Amino acid sequence: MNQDDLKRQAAEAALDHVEGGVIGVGTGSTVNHFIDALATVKSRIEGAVSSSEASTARLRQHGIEVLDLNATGELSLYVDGADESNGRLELIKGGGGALTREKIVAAASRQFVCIADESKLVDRLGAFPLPVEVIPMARSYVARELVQLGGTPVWRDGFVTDNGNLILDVHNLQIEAPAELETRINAIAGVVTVGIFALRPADVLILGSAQGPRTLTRP
Ligand SMILES: O=C(CO)[C@H](O)[C@H](O)COP(=O)(O)O
Repeated sequence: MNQDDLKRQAAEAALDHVEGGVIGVGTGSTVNHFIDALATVKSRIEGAVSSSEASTARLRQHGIEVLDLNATGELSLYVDGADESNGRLELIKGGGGALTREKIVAAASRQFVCIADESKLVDRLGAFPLPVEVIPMARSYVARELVQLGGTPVWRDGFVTDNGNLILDVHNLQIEAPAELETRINAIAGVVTVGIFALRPADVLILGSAQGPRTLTRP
């Protein structure tokens, strides 16, 4: 099985958590498999809240109604991928640049089910460069502040988020205390969102593996 097969396996296993109502849907190649699987049970749900323009387009292609989060209230379920997860289900997200809307939909959901291939499970977060969404005029200032924190920020040149902002990918961070670093980076003026999901971690992590899907729950 290749990595994409493992992503599809995790995505299909997440269907067990779909009980109806409006589902929050994340972004990325693993979530694309989830959207395709969700289409097979679409009569079970009332629609979806999407975390990106790309997921919105895919949901609509499948005839799944996309709703405004302002109109839905709390969601029972959010399904999304991750770039890294530790054993506490604290995540790094934002490889696809959709971290801000993803964090909003995760925060507005009772249960967050994260889907990934098993390579995403790590002992310590930070080998994957940490995405930070920034207001364009603050890019250089925020980069200098991130250097003060010990990181090496690299501007994702040419990429603009769905919100019209920029991404700095921060290399060389040893993330010992994810929630503290999330709070600290969020406090830098000009930062819209940092891709650490520790204050609101996942509740369930489904990992695709050669032995079949493996489910971890938050300790
Ligand atoms: O956070 C994300 C997008 O902003 C994705 O969930 C993350 O990058 C994982 O992507 P993939 O499923 O393609 O490996």
